[in-house]
Amino acid sequence: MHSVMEIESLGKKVLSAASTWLFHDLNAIISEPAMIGILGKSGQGKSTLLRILGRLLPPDSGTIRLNKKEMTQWDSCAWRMKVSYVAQQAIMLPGTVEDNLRTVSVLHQRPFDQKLARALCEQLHLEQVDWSKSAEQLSGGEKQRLALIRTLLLQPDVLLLDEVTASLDTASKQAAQQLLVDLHTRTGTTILWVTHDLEEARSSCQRIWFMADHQLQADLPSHSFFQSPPTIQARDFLQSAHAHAAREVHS
Ligand SMILES: Nc1ncnc2c1ncn2[C@@H]1O[C@H](COP(=O)(O)OP(=O)(O)OP(=O)(O)O)[C@@H](O)[C@H]1O
Repeated sequence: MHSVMEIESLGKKVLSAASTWLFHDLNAIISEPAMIGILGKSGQGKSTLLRILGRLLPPDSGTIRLNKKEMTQWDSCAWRMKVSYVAQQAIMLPGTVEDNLRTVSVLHQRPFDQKLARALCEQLHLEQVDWSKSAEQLSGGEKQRLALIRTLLLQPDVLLLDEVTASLDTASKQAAQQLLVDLHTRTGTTILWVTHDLEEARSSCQRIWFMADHQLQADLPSHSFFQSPPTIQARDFLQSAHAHAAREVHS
């Protein structure tokens, strides 16, 4: 059977108290390319999970297999080319917008695909941005989109997104969501997407992972999770998120 990624008994301890688990015994199989929304209250370890999957942090227990091969059997650079993480706070590399766009090809000694870079900039409404401008001068939302494009140019098999649309205005957010759904449909890129925007998860993702009580409490098709949240924590989480969204609308 084909398998994109298998996560087995994965655990991470809380830094400050080495005997306490942030999460433990996390098991999941991604047997075919998918878009998976990762939901849960703040502090459940969603970002930490993504960083472990992206090999930016070591787990304290368990294993991860990519294409049936254990993480430890992979060269870390080869892993990061296939499984790429886009952080919540976009980090710009020193230099211009173009320097940032070219990073991937420089790092991995590949030709720079200028046509693809231009097309991605256009899709994310960055076509007006001057590539010779210092990347540090971009707005927060522009930096976030540039960081996403930089990673997309790597064309990873698995894309790890950490609240990448949180700092975007509505139009840019919708453009990013559309681009990611199209990317998944066109190329079969698997996308693991941490978001606090339930509508984003519902409309873009086929599957939901819900983290609570130091565990992956649910791994369900998106419609099942939203229609029949499987645990008390999931019900409470959806209720409080809906109440928060309603307050935002009326404020
Ligand atoms: N390297 C690490 N090892 C263990 N715990 C960490 C590490 N880095 C951060 N933490 C802690 O893990 C906890 C969960 O953080 P994390 O950012 O993963 O949660 P989250 O579910 O993504 O939260 P949010 O939704 O607020 O972004 C925090 O208390 C954080 O201090």
